[in-house]
Amino acid sequence: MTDNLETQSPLRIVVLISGSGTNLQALIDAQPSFRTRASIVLVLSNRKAAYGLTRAKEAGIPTAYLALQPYLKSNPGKSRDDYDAEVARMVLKARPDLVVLAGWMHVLGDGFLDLISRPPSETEESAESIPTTHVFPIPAINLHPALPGAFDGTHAIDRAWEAYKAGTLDHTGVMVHRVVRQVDAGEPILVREIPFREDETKEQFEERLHGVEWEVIVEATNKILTERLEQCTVRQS
Ligand SMILES: Nc1nc2c(c(=O)[nH]1)N[C@@H](CN(C=O)c1ccc(C(=O)N[C@@H](CCC(=O)O)C(=O)O)cc1)CN2
Ligand SMILES: NCC(=O)N[C@@H]1O[C@H](COP(=O)([O-])[O-])[C@@H](O)[C@H]1O
Repeated sequence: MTDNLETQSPLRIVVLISGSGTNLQALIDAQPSFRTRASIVLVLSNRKAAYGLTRAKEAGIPTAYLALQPYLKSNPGKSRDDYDAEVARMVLKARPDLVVLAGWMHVLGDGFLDLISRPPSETEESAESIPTTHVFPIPAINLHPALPGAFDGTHAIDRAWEAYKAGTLDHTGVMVHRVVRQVDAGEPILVREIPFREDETKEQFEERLHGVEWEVIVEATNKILTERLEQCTVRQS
C-alpha cells in the first residue's frame, strides 16, 4: 500500500476564481503539505482583471479566462447554460480530481454540474481529453463566508455585519460545502464559527474572517483529497 501511495500520481486540483485570489494563494502555499500528493493544475477566472490570475502565473500554474457576457456576445444564440458547459469542458481538459470554487462569483447551472458528475459519452467533446478510467463524479467544493443557511448568496459578510450591528446576531462564520445546484445549500464539509467582538471595526472583523477562510479552505481541500484518493485507490484495485 505504501508503495502505491508513493507511486500514486498527484491528485489534480482546478481552482475557479473571480477576484484577488487570497484563498487561491492559501491553496498554492499549502500544496507541499497536502496530506495526499496533489497539485493545482489550472486556475480559471471569469474576470480578466482577477489578481488571482497573477498569483497563479507567479506560481507557474496554467490559467484560463472565460466570462459570461463576452462569451454570449461572441456566440450569438448560445445561452448561460452553454457558457456553463464550456466552463466545464475547460475544467475537464485539466482532468481534475477536485474543483475548488474560491471566490468564484458565478452560479453554476446544470450545464456545468452535469458534465462533472458523469463520464462523457463517446460523442461528447470532453471524451477526447479525459480518460475512461477517470473517476466520476468529480467533487466540487465552495468556500462561503457564512454559516449554513445563514446568508446564502453574495455580500454575506456585509449582511452578517449589518445583522450584528442591528443586535440580532452575535456570531457568524465561514464554511466549505459541496457544490449542488441550489446556491450554498450543499452538504457542509467544514464549518467554523466566528464571534463578533465589540472592540472591532468592520475592517478588523473582515481581516479576522479572511484569516479563518484561508485555514478552512486548506483543511477542507485536504479532507476531500483524502476522500478522493480512497475512491481512486478502490477503483484501481
Ligand atoms: N450551483 C452553484 N454554483 C455556485 C455556488 C453553489 O453553491 N452552487 N456557490 C457560488 C459562490 N457563491 C457563494 O458562495 C455565490 C457567488 C455568486 C452568486 C451570484 O448571485 N452571482 C451572480 C452574479 C454576481 C456577480 O457577477 O457579481 C450570478 O451568478 O448571476 C451567488 C452565490 C458559486 N457558484
Ligand atoms: N459567495 C461566495 C463568496 O462570497 N466568496 C468570497 O469571496 C472572497 C474571495 O476572496 P479571494 O478572491 O481573495 O479568495 C472570499 O471572502 C470568499 O468567502
